[in-house]
Amino acid sequence: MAQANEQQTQSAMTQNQPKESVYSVKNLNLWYGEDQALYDINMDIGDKDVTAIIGPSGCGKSTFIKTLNRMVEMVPIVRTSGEIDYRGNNIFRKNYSVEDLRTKVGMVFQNPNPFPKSIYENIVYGPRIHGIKDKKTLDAIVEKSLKGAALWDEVKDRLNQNAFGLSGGQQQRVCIARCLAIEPDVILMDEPTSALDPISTAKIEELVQELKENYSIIIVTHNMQQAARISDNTAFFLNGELVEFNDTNTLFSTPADKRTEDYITGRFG
Ligand SMILES: Nc1ncnc2c1ncn2[C@@H]1O[C@H](COP(=O)(O)OP(=O)(O)OP(=O)(O)O)[C@@H](O)[C@H]1O
Repeated sequence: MAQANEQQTQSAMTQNQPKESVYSVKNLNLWYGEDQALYDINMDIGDKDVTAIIGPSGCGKSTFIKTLNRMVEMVPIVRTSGEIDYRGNNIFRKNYSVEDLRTKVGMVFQNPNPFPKSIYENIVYGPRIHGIKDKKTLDAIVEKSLKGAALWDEVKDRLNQNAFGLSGGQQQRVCIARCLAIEPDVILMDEPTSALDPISTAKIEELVQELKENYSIIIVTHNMQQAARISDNTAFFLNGELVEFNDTNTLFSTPADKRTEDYITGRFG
């Protein structure tokens, strides 16, 4: 009995503990040259959550997600202010290793973009760069990553074939497997299903649900039904501002801001 009470207390304590954040975004502003694209974004992104970013075209969704791995800085005219703490460290800090950040934070893009190489070579590309040479280790990484991306059974007998020979949905899962091969902590997905048919889309959505056991996932989507189906939390962006960020059920059932309500009910966008 005493043990049962102790377990109950333990469980209540766990439930009441605030969830750890993988990212804490503080007063983030971003400009492309003279044009401001993000305005004073503040947001804590939960560890092992699926976080959806929604909003109309041009509202800053891609810009925001690409800021989380500092990929946005590939555009030379970009300037930022504010802070993004990843696991407690400001990624804009002087001497912060962008290389390490990108090892921890993988990215999957809108259009599947495998390398023009075999399926096997696509997956081992990252691990090889990190110095792994042993064939058995690489074989194991390929199997684990393809299983993680729910693709192993479909391709295990043709690992040496060019990835371009796969369907669009399979190519996207190769890209996800390539991302898993470097054992990331976070996976950023920028409209990963917008170029895919409904069956491939459903497979990726199912996969996201499985991946969240082990990874924090931040996904940009135009598709509100998709955000509602797969995410724990949703952020609504409009004109570069974060209008509302809440758990997905609340945001879609009782939005706090009129602009969110107008968007999710299809009044604009
Ligand atoms: N490389 C760039 N140079 C200059 N301005 C840019 C660049 N990329 C994006 N922008 C501008 O930043 C703003 C936000 O664009 P962004 O692509 O982040 O929006 P989005 O919400 O992802 O749009 P979409 O849903 O259409 O992909 C837009 O005004 C866009 O024109």
